[in-house]
Amino acid sequence: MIVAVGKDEEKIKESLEEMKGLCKTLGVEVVEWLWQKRAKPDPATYLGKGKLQKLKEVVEFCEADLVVVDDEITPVQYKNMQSELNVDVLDRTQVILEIFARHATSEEGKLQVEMASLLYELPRLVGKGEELSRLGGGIGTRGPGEPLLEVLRRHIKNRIAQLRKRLKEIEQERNTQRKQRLEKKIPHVSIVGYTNAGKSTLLKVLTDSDVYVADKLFATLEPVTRRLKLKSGRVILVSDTVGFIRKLPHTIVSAFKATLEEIKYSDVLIHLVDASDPYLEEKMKASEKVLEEIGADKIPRILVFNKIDLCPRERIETLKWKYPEALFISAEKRIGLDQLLDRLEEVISQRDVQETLKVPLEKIGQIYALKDRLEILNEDYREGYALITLKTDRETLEMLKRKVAS
Ligand SMILES: Nc1nc2c(ncn2[C@@H]2O[C@H](COP(=O)(O)OP(=O)(O)OP(=O)(O)O)[C@@H](O)[C@H]2O)c(=O)[nH]1
Ligand SMILES: [Mg+2]
Repeated sequence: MIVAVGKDEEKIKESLEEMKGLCKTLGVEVVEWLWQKRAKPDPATYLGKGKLQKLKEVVEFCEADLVVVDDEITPVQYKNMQSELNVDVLDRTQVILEIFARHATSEEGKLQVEMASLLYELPRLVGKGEELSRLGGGIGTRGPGEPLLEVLRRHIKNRIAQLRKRLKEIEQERNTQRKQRLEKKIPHVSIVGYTNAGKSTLLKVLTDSDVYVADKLFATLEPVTRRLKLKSGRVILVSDTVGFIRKLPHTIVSAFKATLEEIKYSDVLIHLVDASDPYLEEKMKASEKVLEEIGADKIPRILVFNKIDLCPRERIETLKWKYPEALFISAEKRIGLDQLLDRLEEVISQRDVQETLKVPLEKIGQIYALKDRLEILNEDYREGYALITLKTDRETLEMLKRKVAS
């Protein structure tokens, strides 16, 4: 059973569709769903009283054993719904957290998920404290339940502090790696976009490597980076990223900050969009918003529509008309990858400068040692020296000039 409340019917339906996908990812079978058109959820029961009764009937009729709310609900709403319906209740944040928990494999991923869960739990302990107090039959200002709540709260806070410290250490390790990468000046491209757009598939086919792909939401929690050699011989790094989603719970954004922020250090972004998705515009906006939030909205971006093998021709024509700068590919069927590689090369080389260097023959090796980072356009050998025309980024050029200067 899924329930939702909102003003705009279209939006609710769209979001419900997505929640069905999230439930499927968790292996939960959705038997029925229901929504209520109202300006705001009821503060006590989320749905209005009448609708909640209706929900109860449907739950009983369908013998549902779980109700999923497509929103983050308050502890009070949670408690009231649960006791009224007599079945388990999960909200949107918990569903996403559960998916994250199942998909995390690395130490960092697991710690981030634990952190997000604790951040979610902490403000919700209050409601539980009241329960504990009442159970203890406490009267006055300090019920017998209260100290227990304090113990629990302190415990959670300590654990959060521990997690924060360890995550900071991991981040520092990553900073060192990133610094090395920046020093080596290897261009870094990140594939970003809504969950299930095909980001991992694209990384896999571009780099001919083994990357986890699945028809699930949030299949990727730990970004993978692979080397890719472009046609000119230049080597770049390509990263897969955690998928974006609407209403990404705040606790998750904060716990996954480090992972998301990696995107900020890319030279180019590939914004991948599932062209066959009826709600792609909403999802593009949601991705846009996350990019802004993490400060990655100024990075040069290539808009790429994926899964064109699933689209009728008219749909692609409409998209082409609407987004004339976009590229159209099918990662799975390997359609359009050449154009994407060309565009990547183009965007990366836009940062490049072209120059002809006079290089003494005994120093030619210096140039070839760096061939991963530059493109040689022309070589003209003369007596004792060569005129080499090359294209590379400014820093590499400066370094080369120093090296070959006699
Ligand atoms: N038909 C078709 N399916 C595709 C294409 N590209 C990817 N898929 C499928 O789409 C699903 C999601 O692909 P992933 O590569 O895991 O997507 P993702 O963007 O990495 O997803 P998350 O990691 O969950 O954010 C898989 O079932 C893929 O096989 C394509 O070009 N055509
Ligand atoms: Mg993925």
